[in-house]
Amino acid sequence: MKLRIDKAIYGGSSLARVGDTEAGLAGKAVFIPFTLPGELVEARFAEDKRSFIQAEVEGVLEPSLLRTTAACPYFGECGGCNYQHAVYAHQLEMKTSILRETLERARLPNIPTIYSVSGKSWHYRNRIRLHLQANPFQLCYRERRSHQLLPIAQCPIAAPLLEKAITVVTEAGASLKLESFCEEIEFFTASDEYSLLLSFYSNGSARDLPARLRAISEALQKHLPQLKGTGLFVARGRHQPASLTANWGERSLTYNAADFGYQVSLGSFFQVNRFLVDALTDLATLGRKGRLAWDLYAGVGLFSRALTHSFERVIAVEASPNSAVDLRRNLENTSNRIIQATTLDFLRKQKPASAKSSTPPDLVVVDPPRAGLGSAITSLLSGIEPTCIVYVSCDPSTLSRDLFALLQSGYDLRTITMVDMFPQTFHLESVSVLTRR
Ligand SMILES: C[S@@+](CC[C@H](N)C(=O)[O-])C[C@H]1O[C@@H](n2cnc3c(N)ncnc32)[C@H](O)[C@@H]1O
Repeated sequence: MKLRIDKAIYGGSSLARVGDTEAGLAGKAVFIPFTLPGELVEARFAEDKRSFIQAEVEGVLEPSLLRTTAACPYFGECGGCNYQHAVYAHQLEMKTSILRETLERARLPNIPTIYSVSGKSWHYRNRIRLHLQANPFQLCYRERRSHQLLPIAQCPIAAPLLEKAITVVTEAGASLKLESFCEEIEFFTASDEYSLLLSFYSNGSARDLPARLRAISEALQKHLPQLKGTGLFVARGRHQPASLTANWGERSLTYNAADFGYQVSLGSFFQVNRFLVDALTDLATLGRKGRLAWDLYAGVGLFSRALTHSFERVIAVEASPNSAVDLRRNLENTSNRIIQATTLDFLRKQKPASAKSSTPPDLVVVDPPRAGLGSAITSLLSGIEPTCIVYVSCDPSTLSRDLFALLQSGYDLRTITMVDMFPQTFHLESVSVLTRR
């Protein structure tokens, strides 16, 4: 069926509408990946869902001028990238318009102009996680919309050192019997590519794991001198989180960003785009000053550390024990407080602005996982009445929901910036600044 593409939508697909000639389906929404706004395409319906049809493109009859050739041989099959067929400037336009529409759909009033910040669009990832497959031994991502494994020999959105590590591990994997040791490997490099950490994820069924970890690590280091440390994470039960059970070499690396050398350990969170860490930190922290700042999903302290320069006191809250260890080290020698707790537990213990002895913070930075803040946190936060809230988000839907709640309870949305932390993919990061009315 021929379809004219209307616009890009969140998730990597574009939206079209079934034409009048299709009885019973006319006007129904069609989601089609690997197409661009304005294009005329020949499409095949893959699945008729209740509110939309999922389709696959069979041919592009009238290509967009903004279409380009994908750089990666796995593009289309691999579940990782969605936008390699669009020139990079168009990727940015699509993402900012998706963000704007998501905010409009949530009925947010007075949405400011959305600007975008971007860096290099290839070789930006400092962290990748791959599955293992035996006979022949290969490293794999997952196929698009499937649990099937897709063997890969390169990943052009990964830092060159990580691509080198893919080659080394692929060549050595069979002789090291890696597939009997673990199911997945995560590679993490510092931005300068001088050091590399590997995390092996296992279900714990193999024997002599610490001894094998050492032998494997030493063998790999011969071909990868940047390898500074490895860790073995074992999940004891199906739904248990994997925990670090053995390590070799160094447990952490020093990540230079935002004028500081951050300690980032095996298992700790760090922003994945090595070209945009400074810009993201500046957007969240630069030009803000005062007496007290809270950083409520602090990770290893990327924003907290920067805030210590312009606030008398910073309180950093982080739930993960791994990241909290690094957070303590990265805020050492400062008069600030680190709290290992969930944001909700922390906020429940704070006094609302209406309490006599309350001292509301001048700034609260929130950078939650995809699920966002949710109503309990937005309501506690509004009751505390910080002067300014900076919301760093990796999901436009949960962001819109939370911003709506905050705007309803006395805040104005001053600026919103799309930061393209994930070029070639549909993922989009944003930084919103709210001030109290
Ligand atoms: C998107 S990361 C941001 C980290 C940090 N702001 C940065 O830029 O590096 C979210 C962080 O929140 C932590 N986290 C997840 N759920 C949490 C919760 N309920 N309360 C506090 N921290 C949480 C995660 O461990 C992770 O370090």
